[in-house]
Amino acid sequence: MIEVKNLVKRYGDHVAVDHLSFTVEEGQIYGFLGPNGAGKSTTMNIITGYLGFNEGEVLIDGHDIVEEPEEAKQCIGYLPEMPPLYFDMTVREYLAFAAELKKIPKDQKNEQIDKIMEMVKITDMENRLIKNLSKGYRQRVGLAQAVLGDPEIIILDEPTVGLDPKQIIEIREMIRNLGEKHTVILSSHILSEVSAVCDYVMIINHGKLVASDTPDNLSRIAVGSNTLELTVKGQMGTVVSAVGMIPGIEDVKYKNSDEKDCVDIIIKTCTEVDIREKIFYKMADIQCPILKMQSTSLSLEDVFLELTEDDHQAVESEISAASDEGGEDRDESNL
Ligand SMILES: Nc1ncnc2c1ncn2[C@@H]1O[C@H](COP(=O)(O)OP(=O)(O)OP(=O)(O)O)[C@@H](O)[C@H]1O
Repeated sequence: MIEVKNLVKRYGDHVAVDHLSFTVEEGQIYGFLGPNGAGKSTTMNIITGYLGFNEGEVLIDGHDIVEEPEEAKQCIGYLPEMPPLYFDMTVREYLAFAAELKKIPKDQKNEQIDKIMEMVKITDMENRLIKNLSKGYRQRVGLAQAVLGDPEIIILDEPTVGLDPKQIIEIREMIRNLGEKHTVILSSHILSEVSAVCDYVMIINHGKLVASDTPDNLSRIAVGSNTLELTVKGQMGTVVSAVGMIPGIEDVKYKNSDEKDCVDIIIKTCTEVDIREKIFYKMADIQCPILKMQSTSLSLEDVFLELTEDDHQAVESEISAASDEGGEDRDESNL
């Protein structure tokens, strides 16, 4: 189990991790999702003991990463964004070297290496120099190094970056298999990746946690919000006061349309509320013809994009409101 409490990491004046708190429970696959520069690598480097921090606390299986680094690190296998490979070693030489660093007893070393090479399907390459391997195979060697010693927790930083689609599918399959016996945390800036592999998703932006839930619940939140896009012919003031009288609207934005004498309106409602007829009759009342009315649902992709835009605060509260409403369905055990 990993507990991160109020973690802060500054690089000079820049706050890369901003009071981040989360808990990772045993035996699940967690996705750490966020755009480039969100603070994913920094957080992973802190959890794995590679990087210090300014404030907060990190406990790995109850061991404080600062006070008891050896005990804490023993629980973790780490594949950083740039796997620490030695290009002039063969695959087996490198894994033997990694086994020594991890203090795996000599009599268990070869057996463990054989087993792990089989697991990540690199046995055929055991005598090949790492510099002569493809990127996909190098990533598997990095993965083997992380799994060596059978740590409880495996942390993978952007494990599929730079791989071709076939290699991505293979690595994802390996991660799913790892999840059967280990707690896995992987970072990614690709939404489809985390929703395909992870039991739980933590979305991070500007070093802060902006949402965390199962992919299903996040999708449900996404589906729980509807957007209506309208173009109405009429004066801004008349349209604004008429729309303001329609019940069931959660959020509304107006702007002058590119079309002459028209107003563009974006209205958000929750899914149970369908206000299209009400809008139709209200606009007819004030004699403002509707030139366009289009209904769209937010996808999980949209939720991610909105959450990771600079003005994500509004959506954040929207998400927590929606989550509270659907509280009975939520799996809180992982929060
Ligand atoms: N050594 C450093 N010195 C100064 N700033 C840094 C350093 N390392 C990271 N940063 C900054 O901290 C922020 C978080 O970076 P981090 O690498 O953790 O993000 P990330 O989410 O992993 O992104 P990426 O997917 O691009 O690696 C970024 O703004 C980055 O520029």
